[in-house]
Amino acid sequence: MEFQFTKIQGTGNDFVVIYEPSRERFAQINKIEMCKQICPRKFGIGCDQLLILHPDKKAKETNNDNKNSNNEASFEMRVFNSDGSEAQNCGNGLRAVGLYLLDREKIGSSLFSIHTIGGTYSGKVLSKEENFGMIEVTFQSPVVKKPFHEINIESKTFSGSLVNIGNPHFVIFCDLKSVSVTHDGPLIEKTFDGGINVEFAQVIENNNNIVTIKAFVWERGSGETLSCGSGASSIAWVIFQKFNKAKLVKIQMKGGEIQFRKINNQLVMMGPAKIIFDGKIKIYSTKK
Ligand SMILES: N[C@@H](CCC[C@H](N)C(=O)O)C(=O)O
Repeated sequence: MEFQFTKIQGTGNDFVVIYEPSRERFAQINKIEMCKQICPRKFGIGCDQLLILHPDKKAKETNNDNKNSNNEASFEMRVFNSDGSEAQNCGNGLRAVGLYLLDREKIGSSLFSIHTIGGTYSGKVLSKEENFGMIEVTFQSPVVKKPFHEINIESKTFSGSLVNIGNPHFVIFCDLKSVSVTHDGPLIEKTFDGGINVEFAQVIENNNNIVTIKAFVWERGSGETLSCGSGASSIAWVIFQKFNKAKLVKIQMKGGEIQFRKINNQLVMMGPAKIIFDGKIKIYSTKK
């Protein structure tokens, strides 16, 4: 079965995006096999996550132009990690598909709305120049599930907050020099049933109500990535609870910076996305 795809990255977290109008067609595909063919960097196209976009079912049933009641073009995004596991959300992916939808003229204006398993998010493409854009996405209600969680592994103590922003995160505040993302990340992840995304974060500046954080990321199902949008959002949300004067939170990760504001208990993420190339791939296994 053949699919057109577009490779897109957001602060170095890279995606293969497939727009598939037919859910029935996509249902015939073995998702684990599909990820095995697409995600590996030496044996496939190479990406951290595979994102599948469908037109939103409900919006399509009520009108033809796919718009929801806020007049935003509405879509469904499914997120598959490189190991084939399905995730509930993807922050960088939301920005990436926003750019894609505008670039491919699947939305008339810059507004879009995306359903994921973890929730529905509204977004806006703030600016776009050729294949590059700045995109804003609003998270309605991130939840700090446990403000203080501590674990001990190999005589090291890791403490921080458990956050759910559609998908689960453990935000650990630490001295970044003391951690090894690829060693500590998977060990920490394994202490949670169903795994968790792990963010190692350090406040590097707190000035004039602007808090700047440096962070490293270990993603459930994909390993170390250069950036994680839902992870950065989780860190920002914890920071807004801790520093109630904070107006802007900047999260700097290996692949770039994402900025956050808190508006009426909503978290607004702003960051870049860039389209890299397009292609066509034949997926060989359709067995479920
Ligand atoms: N890179 C993503 C998160 C992708 C899913 C995550 N690994 C999970 O399993 O929950 C982001 O930008 O948020």
